[in-house]
Amino acid sequence: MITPAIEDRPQWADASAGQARAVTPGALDIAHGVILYLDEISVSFDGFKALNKLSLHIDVGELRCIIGPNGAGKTTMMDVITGKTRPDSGKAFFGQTLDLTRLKEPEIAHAGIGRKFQKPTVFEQHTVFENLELAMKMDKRVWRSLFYKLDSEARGRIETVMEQIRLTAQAHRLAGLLSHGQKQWLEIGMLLMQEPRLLLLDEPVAGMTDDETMRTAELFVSLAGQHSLVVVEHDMAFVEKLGGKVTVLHEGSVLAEGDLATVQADDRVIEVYLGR
Ligand SMILES: Nc1ncnc2c1ncn2[C@@H]1O[C@H](COP(=O)(O)OP(=O)(O)OP(=O)(O)O)[C@@H](O)[C@H]1O
Repeated sequence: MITPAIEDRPQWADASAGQARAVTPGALDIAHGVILYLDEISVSFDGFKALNKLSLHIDVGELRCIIGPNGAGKTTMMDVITGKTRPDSGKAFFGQTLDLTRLKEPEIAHAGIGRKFQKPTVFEQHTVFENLELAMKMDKRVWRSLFYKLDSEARGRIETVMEQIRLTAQAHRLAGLLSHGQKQWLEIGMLLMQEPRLLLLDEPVAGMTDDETMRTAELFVSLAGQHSLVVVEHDMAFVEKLGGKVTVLHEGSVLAEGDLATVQADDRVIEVYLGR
């Protein structure tokens, strides 16, 4: 088995690292309809404020796009949510009760936050089906039942995910032979095998063809509702196709929020993107 370099490992891999499990999936309190709260989060690097009292919340089942110029703090925000970066101040909660600033990265992944980095990291020497199977086996919750053979429930889950990511026809193709877009979908499928409540997707359509980009938008729209999605993206045609609420970050805080047409007509947003 080829193991991606540690730096590039997707979060589902870390979720299986065998670390202490302080969090039980399903224990998430979303009674108020909010899955993620960030409240006045600040992060400084050598005195420079990458996040400056950033506050936002994501509703259960929402599909949210985060846009903003280079250096606005988008990646840093994702890093705070996944526990990779600790804020200097502010609160970050998953549901009502899980304090993300106190949990370790594997605990956060296990609690139901999946992150997809820009570069696809799939096991190229394995088939699509095997990649999804491996992603599920990495999840210790189902390890025992999968140790000897794949039971029919697990097989059914893999088949459902293959349909969602439109790779059923490629089930027995080696992942290394897939197009860039198909590799991205496969990695999203690997995240889905872990049944995340919240998916964080960092520039998911970078390098995709126009057709792949539009299919990815359809996939995300279909995942919303059952999952909550936070998508960082620069491609405005894609953001428009997603159709959800858009948050514009600038200098580490929220500059504007609303549907794409509204934020694009906002003078402050125009100035930030075009004014310098
Ligand atoms: N580890 C770090 N050390 C020092 N500075 C950092 C670090 N991480 C981020 N920064 C700085 O913080 C600011 C915000 O960076 P961040 O990567 O979050 O922005 P971004 O909105 O994701 O930008 P991009 O669209 O270019 O990816 C930038 O000025 C960046 O140089």
